[in-house]
Amino acid sequence: SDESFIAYAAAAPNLALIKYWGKRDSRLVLPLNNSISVTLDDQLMRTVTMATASPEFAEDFVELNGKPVEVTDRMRAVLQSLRQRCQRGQDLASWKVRVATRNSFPTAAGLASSSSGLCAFAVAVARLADTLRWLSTVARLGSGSACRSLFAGFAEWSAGQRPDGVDSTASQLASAGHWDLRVLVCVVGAGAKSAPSTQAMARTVATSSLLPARLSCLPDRLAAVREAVAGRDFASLAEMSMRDSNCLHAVCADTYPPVHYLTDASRAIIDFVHRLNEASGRVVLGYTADAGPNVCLLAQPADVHLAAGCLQRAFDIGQVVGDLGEAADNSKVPSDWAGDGSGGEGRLRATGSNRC
Ligand SMILES: Nc1ncnc2c1ncn2[C@@H]1O[C@H](COP(=O)(O)OP(=O)(O)OP(=O)(O)O)[C@@H](O)[C@H]1O
Ligand SMILES: C[C@@](O)(CCOP(=O)(O)OP(=O)(O)O)CC(=O)O
Repeated sequence: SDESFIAYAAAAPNLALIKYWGKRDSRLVLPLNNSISVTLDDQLMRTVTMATASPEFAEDFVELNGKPVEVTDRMRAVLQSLRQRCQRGQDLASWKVRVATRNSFPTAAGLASSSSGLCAFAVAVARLADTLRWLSTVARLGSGSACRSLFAGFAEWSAGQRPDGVDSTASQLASAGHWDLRVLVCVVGAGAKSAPSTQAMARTVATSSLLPARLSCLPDRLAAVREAVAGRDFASLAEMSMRDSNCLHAVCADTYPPVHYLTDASRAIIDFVHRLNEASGRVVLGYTADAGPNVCLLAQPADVHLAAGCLQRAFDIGQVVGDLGEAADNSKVPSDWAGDGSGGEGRLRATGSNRC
């Protein structure tokens, strides 16, 4: 009708290189530590969201990939926050909202659909409300990691110190064009994860005695990643990402009862990366794994072909999907580098190369 408003937004998922794990305030979604991520190329992985407000709607409604889904408490928190800030007048603030959203990649499969999904949700509704201020706050209410997807390229989300969270915002460290990096997504399992990150990280905060050790070493690691990004130092970025991923899964194991995200297949990929790097005499790949079994590999463009070929050989993968770039020189990798061939017997279902 003449009286409805429509707004659109798009966002891409982000991959945390230094992970957010643990909140200092659950209601406001304020983290215990800064985190740094790289946002994937939105031409390849993207959420597109349309939000409509109308006085004719009886209730808020969300459709994800063509099917109605529950309007979660987090989505309600985003809607409420934006209704309070609405710049288009009280009428619109009281109207119900319909959201139709679609992901161009598997949803809830450990590929960070919540980061792009809740980011696009927040931005679309913020556009409806004509208020683009405090977007970090609004996106973070949807899902903490979503606020980093507000930016292309590298982003850092500051933990902040204030109880009201106004200093807990995301900002861009470097644009997407600053550094051409690739991500190979090793899809180990696309099923539901063993423990949702929100609950699992709360349990870590409540029970892990290793978490304080993680938090105390993060300032140095964050500084190293900022420096690696600024100087395009791949070896350093990859090493910090691998260390931080290992550290995240160590505090998960120290959580009581423990949280297990990695499977034997995930660990086989991690070991593969170390073997490949050692055999190559340089850091060809880095890895990072979030709250699920999938492992994302970081590579420089010239190494993607080499890495994909080695992955195929080690894990007996039929097909590697995606843009692999030019064939690279494999001659520098000894032919027996894959060692015992303990590859994972085809449990790796697919990999794709993705520009950041
Ligand atoms: N486009 C979207 N719009 C709104 N919500 C979405 C969208 N895509 C995903 N979500 C929400 O995110 C949930 C998936 O998040 P979940 O953490 O379980 O999976 P994920 O994709 O593996 O993300 P992550 O890797 O960040 O943990 C979905 O069940 C849905 O509630
Ligand atoms: C392991 C992580 O992916 C955890 C992401 O946690 P979420 O952002 O999904 O958690 P909530 O704020 O409770 O919604 C690391 C990261 O993305 O930094």
